[in-house]
Amino acid sequence: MTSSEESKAALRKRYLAKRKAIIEERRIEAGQKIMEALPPLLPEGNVLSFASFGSEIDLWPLNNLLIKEKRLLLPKVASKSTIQVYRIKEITHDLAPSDLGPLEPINTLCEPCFAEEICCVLVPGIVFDDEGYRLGYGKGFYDRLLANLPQKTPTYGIAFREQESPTPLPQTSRDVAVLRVHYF
Ligand SMILES: Nc1nc2c(c(=O)[nH]1)N(C=O)[C@@H](CNc1ccc(C(=O)N[C@@H](CCC(=O)O)C(=O)O)cc1)CN2
Ligand SMILES: Nc1ncnc2c1ncn2[C@@H]1O[C@H](COP(=O)(O)OP(=O)(O)OP(=O)(O)O)[C@@H](O)[C@H]1O
Repeated sequence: MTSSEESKAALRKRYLAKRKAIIEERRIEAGQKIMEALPPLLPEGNVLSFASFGSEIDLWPLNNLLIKEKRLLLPKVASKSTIQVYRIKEITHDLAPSDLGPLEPINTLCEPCFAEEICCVLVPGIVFDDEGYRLGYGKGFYDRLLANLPQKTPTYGIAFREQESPTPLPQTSRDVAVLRVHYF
């Protein structure tokens, strides 16, 4: 491991523990704030959201709203290193649990989506810094996805305020920052 990878691993562990320790009351408060503040901030068109799992901030109420508006896209791990994006038509039918944790689109039932059709991306993470750099689960899925989007596509980290790093995160040339992070 390089020294940057080593410190990333330690930060990931620390902030994952911090995220897991967030109490139910705070989770409910953050969930309410998301539904008040986030919808007006989203551009028109398809939104690549994420299927919150485990201790992640809960995007399910927002995902349900986006599906009613026929503009919900969700990611599926397609290989060791890549994510494929699909349009979701029905939450109850189109998703199945994945080996890594989150619910994922069933690829035989959902229509794949090209990068040009994505109008906005909501990005999960374990910790974010002031420049929009992030650490996820360490597989580089989002770095690759973000690097392949048209430059103009807005990308928003969505996180609890407990996930904000007071100091810059270690970076490599492959890390791609989000445009801004919305903390709740
Ligand atoms: N909701 C959500 N969907 C997502 C991601 C994410 O971070 N969140 N991903 C972002 O890249 C991709 C999936 N990548 C993942 C990579 C590793 C693990 C992982 O290490 N899971 C642990 C359990 C972790 C926990 O319970 O908190 C495991 O398998 O042991 C999970 C997802 C695509 N979809
Ligand atoms: N565009 C890329 N091309 C090839 N390898 C990459 C690319 N982006 C990241 N990687 C590699 O993927 C691995 C994990 O990257 P990193 O630690 O930044 O993941 P992460 O952002 O925490 O995870 P994720 O994006 O899955 O939530 C690293 O070895 C990194 O070099």
